[in-house]
Order: sequence, then C-alpha cells, then structure tokens
Amino acid sequence: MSALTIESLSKAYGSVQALRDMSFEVHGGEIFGFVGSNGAGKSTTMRIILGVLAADSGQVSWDGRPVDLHVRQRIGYMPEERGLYPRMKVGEHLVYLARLHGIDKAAATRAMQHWTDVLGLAERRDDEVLKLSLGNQQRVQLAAALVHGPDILVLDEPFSGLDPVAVDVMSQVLRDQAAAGVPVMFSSHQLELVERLCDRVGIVRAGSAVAVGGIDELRRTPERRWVVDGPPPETWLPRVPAARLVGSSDGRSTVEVVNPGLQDVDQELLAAAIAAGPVREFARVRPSLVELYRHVVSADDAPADSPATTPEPTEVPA
Ligand SMILES: Nc1ncnc2c1ncn2[C@@H]1O[C@H](COP(=O)(O)OP(=O)(O)OP(=O)(O)O)[C@@H](O)[C@H]1O
Repeated sequence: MSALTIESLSKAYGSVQALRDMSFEVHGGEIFGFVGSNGAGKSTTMRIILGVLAADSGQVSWDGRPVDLHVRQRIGYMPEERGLYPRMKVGEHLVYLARLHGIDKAAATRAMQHWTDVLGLAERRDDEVLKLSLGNQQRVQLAAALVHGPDILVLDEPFSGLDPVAVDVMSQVLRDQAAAGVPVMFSSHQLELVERLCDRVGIVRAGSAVAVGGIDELRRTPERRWVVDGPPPETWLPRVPAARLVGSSDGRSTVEVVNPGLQDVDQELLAAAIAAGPVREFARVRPSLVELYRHVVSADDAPADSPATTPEPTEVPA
C-alpha cells in the first residue's frame, strides 16, 4: 500500500523555529490523527505537504518518490483558513474546483452532485457560500477537498465547530475514504474523536513528532498498572514486593509495578490476590489518548509561539 512519508522537515519563520526534524508516515487506507498544542507546527507541516509553503530542509514523498506537482494535484486539502469564494454558488464552486484539477465538465458535475448528496448539501447547491452557516461551509470545504477524487487527503481541523450530526457525517466520509485505500490525515484538538476515529496518531510538540503509532501501541506505556476488584490489598499485596498500591476506591485497588523492567508480575499479583479471596476484576490500566497527550505534551514548558529547545523523543514500541 502507498505511503505519504514526511522526512525530517525543518521550517523557520524568522526567529521562530516552527518545525524541527518533523518525521512520520501516513499509510494508504489509514486515518492518521495529527495532534498537538496551538503553535506546535501542524498547519505548517500540512502546508509543506501541499507545497504551498517550502521547507528549509527535509522532504515529503509519496510511494517512495518526492512529491511533485503531479502528486500534489492528487491531494485533497482542507486548509485551516477556509478558502472558498463567498459569492460563488455551492454547486458552481465545486464544479469549478474539480475542473481546476483537470476533470471534464460532465464528470465534475457528477462528482459535485455526489458529494453534495453525501454531505447533506443537495438543497444548498444554488445558494451562495456566504449564505450558509459556518458548519455547512465546512461541509462544502470537505466536498471541495473530495470533488476531484483525490489519492491522499490532508485536512486541517476539519471537525472544528461542527455539530454532532455533522461530525458523524464527516467521520463516515473519512472512514469510507480510508476503506478505499486513501491515506487520510487530519489535525484536531478533539482527542476523544481522534481516539475513536484514527488508526494511528502523531503527537506534535514544539515542531517535532514526539510520539507516533497506533493508539493501542502508544497506550502500552512503561508504567504498568492494574486494577484489582477483590480482597483488601493489605491482605495480599505485601506478598508481591515488586508492586505497590497507588490508590483504592469502591473496593477496587490500583497497583503499580515498581520496576517496569520486571516481567510476569501481573501473574504474581493475580495469584496473590486469588489466594486471599475472590477476584471479580483484574485488568491492565491503559492511559486514554487524553492522558497520553498530557503526558507527552506537558514536557513542553516553553510557550508554543517562542523558540524552544528540541524535545527528547518519547519512546514508542515498534
Ligand atoms: N506565516 C507565519 N509567520 C510567522 N510565524 C508563523 C506563521 N505561521 C505559523 N507561524 C508560527 O509557527 C509555529 C507553528 O504554527 P502552526 O500554525 O504550524 O501551528 P499549529 O500546530 O497548526 O497550531 P494550531 O493548533 O493553533 O492551529 C507557531 O509558533 C506560529 O506562531
């Protein structure tokens, strides 16, 4: 399957180092969530992928070859600063954009009809863009990214400001595109949505991707914790010196392995707990994407808009 490879991008705006050694890959058929604080470098990376901005160094390739004008024509892009002509009618606008990508008039009209149907805009085809609500303008913007049948989708905050129904519609479109083999990359600050929708994520801090991987992969943190619903911990935990109590509530104890390098402590914990009484639940505690994000991003003490030192990458299991 094809892949979009972002390799060691650097970019400075004057004295602000927006990107430093930004690297990650988006594979065909996956939805990749691009997350990070304000000013971390997400939009800058996406603009460089599109070629509307040049990197100082590094490169973007598709299928192992540097992205050229021909490939860029095949990208569907939703810019952060939404770029529609307010006085143009929705239908005409989409046909015009498809034609700019070299699609003939009949195919462009069919594509416009298809995407306005899918995105719930069929009734609005003859309305000027400026007469639409912001959420509907955003749907048009997604249609604009899709109308030429792109091979790659790069969407800058496509979900911001959408109502829950529009979020569902857009999520389904992205799933369908990924199922058709398209690599779908989008940035967002809505981490629950990213966790629900994405196959992989890249967490950006101060211009670098500091954690990249499948969400389950990233959640396998070195801090190993278990929740145990069973006998009181004081009756069995002292038998496992490698673990300590982190907290208890409602009869459930959270225990943590003191030395993360030790293997099979979970089996010792379970055996010790069962020996002391019935165990109703024994489960590994995994951080949510929100917790993971806070952990990774909290190392960024410098304000995002000022020059910062290069962060140490967070180790992610292969
Ligand atoms: N045109 C520009 N001129 C000068 N500095 C810029 C410009 N565009 C971005 N920057 C700076 O580059 C850094 C990265 O900005 P970028 O917009 O890529 O971040 P972002 O992760 O997309 O942020 P947000 O989540 O707020 O959209 C920030 O420090 C920003 O202030």
